[in-house]
Amino acid sequence: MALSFAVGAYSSPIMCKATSVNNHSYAQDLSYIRRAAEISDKSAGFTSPHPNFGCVIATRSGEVAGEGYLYAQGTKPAEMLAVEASGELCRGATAYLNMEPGDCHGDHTAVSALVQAGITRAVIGIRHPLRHLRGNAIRALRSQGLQVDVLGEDMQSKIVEACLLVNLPLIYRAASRVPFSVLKYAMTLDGKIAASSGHAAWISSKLSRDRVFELRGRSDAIIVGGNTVRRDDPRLTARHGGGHMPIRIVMSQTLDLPKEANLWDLSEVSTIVVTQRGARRSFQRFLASKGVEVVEFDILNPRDVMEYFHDRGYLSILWECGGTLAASAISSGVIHKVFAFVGPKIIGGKNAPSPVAELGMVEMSQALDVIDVCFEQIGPDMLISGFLQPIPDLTPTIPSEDETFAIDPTVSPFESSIIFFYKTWDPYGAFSNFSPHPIQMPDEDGNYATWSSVEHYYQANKFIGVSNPVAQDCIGKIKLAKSPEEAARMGRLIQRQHPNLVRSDWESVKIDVMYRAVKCKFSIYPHLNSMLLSTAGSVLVEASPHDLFWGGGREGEGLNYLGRLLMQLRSEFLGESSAASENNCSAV
Ligand SMILES: NC(=O)C1=CN([C@@H]2O[C@H](COP(=O)(O)OP(=O)(O)OC[C@H]3O[C@@H](n4cnc5c(N)ncnc54)[C@H](OP(=O)(O)O)[C@@H]3O)[C@@H](O)[C@H]2O)C=CC1
Ligand SMILES: Nc1c(N[C@@H]2O[C@H](COP(=O)(O)O)[C@@H](O)[C@H]2O)[nH]c(=O)[nH]c1=O
Repeated sequence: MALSFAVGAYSSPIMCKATSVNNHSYAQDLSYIRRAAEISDKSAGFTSPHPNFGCVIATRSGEVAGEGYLYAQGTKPAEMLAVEASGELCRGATAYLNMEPGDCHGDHTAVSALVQAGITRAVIGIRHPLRHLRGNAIRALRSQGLQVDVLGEDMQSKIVEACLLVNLPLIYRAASRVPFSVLKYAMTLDGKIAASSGHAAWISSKLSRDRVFELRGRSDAIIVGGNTVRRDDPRLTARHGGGHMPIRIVMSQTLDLPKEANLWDLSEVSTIVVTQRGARRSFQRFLASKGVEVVEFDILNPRDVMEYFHDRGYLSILWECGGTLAASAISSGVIHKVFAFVGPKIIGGKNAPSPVAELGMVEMSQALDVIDVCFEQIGPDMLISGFLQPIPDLTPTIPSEDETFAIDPTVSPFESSIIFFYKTWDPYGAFSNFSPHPIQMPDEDGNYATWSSVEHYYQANKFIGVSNPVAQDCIGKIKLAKSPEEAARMGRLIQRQHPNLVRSDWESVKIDVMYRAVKCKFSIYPHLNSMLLSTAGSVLVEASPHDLFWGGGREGEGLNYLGRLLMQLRSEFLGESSAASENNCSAV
């Protein structure tokens, strides 16, 4: 498949080709699907781990009535925003969606928005790549009488490619069960990523480095090896203004890392250090005192690390390491794409490092082919990009997690009587506090207020009742956070940086705060209530590998308080417990 589209995160803007059209409406379909793909890309990075969704509504006469795109996980679906923007013009109109909506909570929010607005036709770029979601929304729309045309089923068009490109991380991730991984490096014309001394600042131009900030902003995390930390003391932030800020990950076996490093400054974003089990415990304690999370692996290798971050819900990772770790990552088969910035400089030096160290190959016939190569000039530099692995074929359908476990039980550490939930797009993702279900909760004076999600309410509660006006300000800001992630980030950051703003009884009341919020959510949404009751007999575990209080941890070491609360509620709803406490909420 030739990848030469101007749309999407991972394409090159100089190779765009015109699409041939047969008649007006066909041309219109293509052009609006392309537009839906384009706008879906606007929030790249922010939607993760959800895919990018865009929706364009066009009237019968072919005018654009309104548009919308998913801003972040847990915010209003693109379809709902487009319907709101179009108003009455929705009646009899066509909705263009780059991808079939996920509708992962069984509440069909996107579908019902289109149906209720009076849309009569939906054109969809590609069906959802995940089997547990695939076809659901299309069936639901058709059952409501809409005509649904799926371009991805009907033709092999460039526009379908545009829809694929914009959600490449999801597609690769679903097929390979590791996050979509991009190796990026800057090298001189003679193939060096640093001088023999190790000095590397800078090979590529400022324009190219600005482009790197954009690439960072599209990624969930940036990863480097220990040596790059020692040598470069990088910041690894996305400094292009207002974009998504990826987590920083350091892979170090020895933990022989400096005590002073930009990556231990967490004021902008957090850092995770992955290491070998038992490595330098004293340094691990030092990192923990700085707030840096340390994760130990029995044997530190790129595949295990990527599988781990897959399980944590990461969609895409940018590798900005040197050649040593890059070679190890390529050998492990976890790198999907390469971005090589070539600066018109020659540095020489027989010991100067190159982008990829030893791969053990001895003949050119063994060389890895980079496919679907794009060339783009950026200022004085050339950016060459291409894929090390082809785009996964969506047919046959990428199996769901359950099916994968059934095919190969060794990939699942889970038992069948346990239901794990974590990310909102999982089959039981509605159990997550990030699920987009607003709740109404009473304040200290008994007045009800709407909170966009359980997470918003929970995070804001950390600061309730504190007399300091700054705490009141924090509550207001968290309430207005655009997504549950943002609310969580704000709440955790303020708690870490300003512990004096946290209510003194927080540790003793937080379970009750969560209980009331979750109880409200499962009381007012009947389909969530049914989903919870349908799990009777199963243990519920929040599969968060890092939250050892609310989640179950990586190896079951977590306390799983969220899972416990849900099981308690389930039992109360089933009438098995006489200890049901008062329902302190009202319908939204
Ligand atoms: N121009 C460019 O784009 C870039 C240039 N550079 C330059 O490259 C040089 C550093 O290159 P390099 O030494 O290759 O640095 P890397 O970033 O590849 O770091 C290598 C280190 O990664 C850690 N590591 C952990 N697990 C593995 C594994 N399974 N396989 C391999 N490494 C692992 C080890 O850290 P530990 O020793 O702590 O255990 C190892 O020493 C510097 O001069 C830097 O300036 C770096 C990045 C990009
Ligand atoms: N030298 C070099 C790069 N090096 C990469 O950038 C990191 C520094 O990032 P930061 O501290 O955020 O500016 C560094 O550790 C290495 O991973 N990148 C490039 O685009 N061009 C360059 O010429």
